[in-house]
Amino acid sequence: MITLEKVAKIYETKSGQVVGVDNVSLTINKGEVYGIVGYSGAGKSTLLRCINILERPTSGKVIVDGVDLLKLKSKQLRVARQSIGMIFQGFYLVSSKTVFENVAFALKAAGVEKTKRKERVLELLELVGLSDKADHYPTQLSGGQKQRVSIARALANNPKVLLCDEATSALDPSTTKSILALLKKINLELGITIVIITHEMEVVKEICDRCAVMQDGKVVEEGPTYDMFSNPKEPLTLDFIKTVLDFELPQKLLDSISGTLVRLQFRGELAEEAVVSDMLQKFSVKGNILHGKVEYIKETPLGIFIMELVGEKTEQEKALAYLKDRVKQVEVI
Ligand SMILES: Nc1ncnc2c1ncn2[C@@H]1O[C@H](COP(=O)(O)OP(=O)(O)OP(=O)(O)O)[C@@H](O)[C@H]1O
Repeated sequence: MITLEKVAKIYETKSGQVVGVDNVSLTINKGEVYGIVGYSGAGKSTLLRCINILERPTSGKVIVDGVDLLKLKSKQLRVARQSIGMIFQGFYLVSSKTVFENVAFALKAAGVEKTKRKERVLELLELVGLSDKADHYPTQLSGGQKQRVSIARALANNPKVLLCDEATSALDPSTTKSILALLKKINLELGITIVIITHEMEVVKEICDRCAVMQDGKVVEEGPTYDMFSNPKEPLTLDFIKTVLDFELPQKLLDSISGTLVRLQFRGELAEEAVVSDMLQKFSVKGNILHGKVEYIKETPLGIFIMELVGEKTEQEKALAYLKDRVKQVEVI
C-alpha cells in the first residue's frame, strides 16, 4: 500500500543543513497497522509527512496505492491526498464551527454536494461514537472527543490510509486506550491501512502489526511488533521495549542472591507455563520467582520470568539444560 524508496528530507536552515529523514526505505502492507517509534527529533513526523507530501522529500520515491506521488502535479496531488487521511496530536479543529460543521467541511472541500454531506457526517459521527455531540463546539469537548471528531473528519472522504501523528500523546491512559480501540475498529471494519508515529511503546504494543524504530533520520530496526518485543536486536529498540517490559531488580535483592539467576521468555500459552513446575519436579532445585509477567503484544502473549535456581551445582546445571531445551529463550543473568 505504501512504499518509500530511499526517502530523504534535508532542511536548509540559516545555520546549515539539517537532516530530517535520511534515506529511508519501507514497505507498509495493505490493511496493516504500522508503528514508527523514536525519541524526539528522530525524524518520525518528517517521515510521516513525506507519505502525503505535506513535506516534500528532497529525494527518493513515495508510492501510495500504486501512485508515485512525487510525479503528480499539484491538482492531482490534492486529489490523491483525499485517499490519505491524517490526524494530529493537537486535533486542529476549527473552534468557531460545530462538530457537525468540522466534519462536513472536509466533504465540502472535496466537492461532495450538500444533500449527501449530512448523511455522511451523521454516519461518521455514529462510527466514532459522537452522534449526540453534533451541535457542540470543540471547546465543549474533552481531548478524547476532539480526537474522535478529527478521526471522523479524516475518514470523511473514504481514505485508504490514515496517518496518525502522535494522536494519543495529549491524552490520558484510559482515553488513549479508547482511541486506540477506535483505530483498531477502523482498521478491521473498514480495512484502512494505519501508520502511527509515537514515542509510546504501549501504543505500538496495543495495535501495531509491525513497527520501525528511528534515530537520526534513519530506521535502525524494523519488523513484526512481536519479534521486536521478544527479540530486539538494537540497543535503542531494547530501550523502548524496556518502557513496557522493565525487569530491573533492586540491587539489594541482587546482592542477596546465592543461586543462579535465570531469565525465561516464552509465548505465554498455558502448556508452556507448566515448564517451570515440570522442571521443579524433575530436579532437586528450588525456583524462587523474582519477577514475572505475561504481556499481550497485539493479543499474542509474551511471558517473561526471572527466577533464582537454588540447589546443588550439578542439579542447577541439569535444570538449566532442561529449561533451555523446552523454552525458546533462556538467559543466565
Ligand atoms: N521545518 C524544519 N526546518 C528545519 N529543521 C526541521 C524542520 N522540521 C524538522 N526539522 C528537524 O528535523 C529533525 C527531525 O524532526 P522531526 O520533527 O521529524 O522529529 P520527530 O521524531 O517527529 O520529533 P518529535 O517527536 O519531537 O516531533 C530534527 O532535527 C528537527 O529539528
